[in-house]
Amino acid sequence: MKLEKILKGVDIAEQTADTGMEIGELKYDSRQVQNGDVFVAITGYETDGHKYIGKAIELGASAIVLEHVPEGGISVPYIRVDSSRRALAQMAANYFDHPADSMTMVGITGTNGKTTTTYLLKTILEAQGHTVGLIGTNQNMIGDEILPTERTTPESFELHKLFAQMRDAGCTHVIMEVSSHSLVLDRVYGIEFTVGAFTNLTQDHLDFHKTMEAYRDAKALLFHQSKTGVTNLDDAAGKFMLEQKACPFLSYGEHEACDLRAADIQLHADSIGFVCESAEGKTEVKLGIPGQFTVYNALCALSCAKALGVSVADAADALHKAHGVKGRVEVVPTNTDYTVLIDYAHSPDGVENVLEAARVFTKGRVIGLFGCGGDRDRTKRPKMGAIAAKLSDYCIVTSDNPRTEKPEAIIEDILEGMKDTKTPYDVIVNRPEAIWHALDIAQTGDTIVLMGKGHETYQEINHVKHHLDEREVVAQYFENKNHK
Ligand SMILES: CC(=O)N[C@H]1[C@@H](OP(=O)(O)OP(=O)(O)OC[C@H]2O[C@@H](n3ccc(=O)[nH]c3=O)[C@H](O)[C@@H]2O)O[C@H](CO)[C@@H](O)[C@@H]1O[C@H](C)C(=O)N[C@@H](C)C(=O)N[C@H](CCC(=O)O)C(=O)O
Ligand SMILES: Nc1ncnc2c1ncn2[C@@H]1O[C@H](COP(=O)(O)OP(=O)(O)OP(=O)(O)O)[C@@H](O)[C@H]1O
Ligand SMILES: N[C@H](CCC[C@H](N)C(=O)O)C(=O)O
Ligand SMILES: [Mg+2]
Repeated sequence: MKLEKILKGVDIAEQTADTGMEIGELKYDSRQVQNGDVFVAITGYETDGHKYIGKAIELGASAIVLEHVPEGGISVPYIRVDSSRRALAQMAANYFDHPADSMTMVGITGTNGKTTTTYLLKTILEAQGHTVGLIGTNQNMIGDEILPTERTTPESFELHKLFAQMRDAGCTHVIMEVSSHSLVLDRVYGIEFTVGAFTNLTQDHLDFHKTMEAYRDAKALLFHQSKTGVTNLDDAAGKFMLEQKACPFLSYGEHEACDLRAADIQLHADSIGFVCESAEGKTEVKLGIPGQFTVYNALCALSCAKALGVSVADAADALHKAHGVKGRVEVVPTNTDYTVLIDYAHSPDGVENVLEAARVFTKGRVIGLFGCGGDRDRTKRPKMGAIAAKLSDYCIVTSDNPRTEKPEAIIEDILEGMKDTKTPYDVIVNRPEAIWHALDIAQTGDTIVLMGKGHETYQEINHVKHHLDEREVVAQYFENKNHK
């Protein structure tokens, strides 16, 4: 590929490269560079890509995209830009021939509910006969094919590469989770979303965004690159999105004059039901995932579908057949007279919602088991502790991806929020042992809610992911018990 093709549309401040030159691939990590590649130096949070320009040249980089020229200059041509992240996103789109432009793009943002909503919408669009690509926390998908992922929203280069795979596989639609990190870090820069949707805003990721306002503003960026917005009017930040008037909106909720409104809500042990009132009239909606929040995820998916031209009736019909999502209020088979749930609640709001959902159908005690992630927002820890203690009858505090922090120190932060609780609790640092303890104490009618890991099948400690699948931990408990 010629350099000029890959640089099309990039905002260039200065360049010394001959744009007619042939280049290899596009790389933003010096360790991946091969002969002839263009290396994009990114100023990061952990380190600075500009420090590795020499290394990239040693490995054969033929041109460098950079924000500032290192002292002493460099021995290969360079292209200086104001923002390397934006340049990378534009160049990635060029490199893969703008795959996003030939598909209908849907982006979903918000603190909770993104993953669940993307799956619901995928089900709806597939029922319309579309081939759908999905990008998100659990996995990426092309139709039924599963592609593993490391991130909720990948880096721009990987994103456009995925879009190209999806386009080549005949996808007509892409539904993706758009994390606040990805909006701030320009991973989705330049993508035009046919529909951008907002679920809700509650505390998370303050290690990165610092304030709730900055976090909200990051989410709001999505609507500056969306043709139509979908927003939750029962959420204060959802109203804020609408008020910014960055694009026309379709609204959903329970209490306000929303375009799609849920009435007559029914919460069951394994499902929800409601009547969706819209310009189309009243439509019965039933979905086999429990929890009040499922009503919102269903409304969000129905609204996105509506914005894409699918009638509420057709969309609701498809939702009747929708499956649950791995690790989201997932029931673990145990063959006992108590219930074990695996859920991805990892914020104060998520914990509150899933414990309230469990309360609705639990006849005995709600036993809440959780930890908090290391190297993530520390201020959410005591809040998660307080809310878990308030809404559980028994708590087990354990570990959840300590990463580079000491698990005991994370637990100390959680316990700060549980100082005054009367709810009995145990601290068991080792998560499998904690789960076995929960199973040991469970009685008839209880519900054990395993929070935070969801679909994850690992425990990340000091950059190493150790295998840990909660489904297997539960199964092993019963195998052991039967052999005793
Ligand atoms: C805060 C954050 O999101 N950071 C991301 C960001 O890192 P960064 O800009 O700080 O990069 P850095 O490590 O300082 O390195 C700077 C540059 O030097 C390069 N480098 C580095 C070393 C070297 O030897 N050579 C070299 O060229 C790096 O490739 C990079 O381009 O860009 C990197 C490259 O894409 C990402 O790997 C990294 O994600 C980190 C690992 C991360 O954990 N991100 C999480 C928090 C995240 O993004 N989460 C969201 C939401 C989660 C959810 O709620 O679902 C997500 O979308 O997944
Ligand atoms: N609409 C919602 N409102 C509040 N809580 C929700 C909602 N939907 C799901 N939850 C709770 O939040 C957890 C995470 O849900 P989900 O994975 O769908 O969200 P997400 O936005 O994709 O999260 P992440 O930011 O980690 O990707 C669920 O396991 C559940 O406990
Ligand atoms: N994807 C989110 C949630 C992870 C949930 C929990 N398992 C944790 O590690 O905190 C994150 O990386 O912050
Ligand atoms: Mg997600």
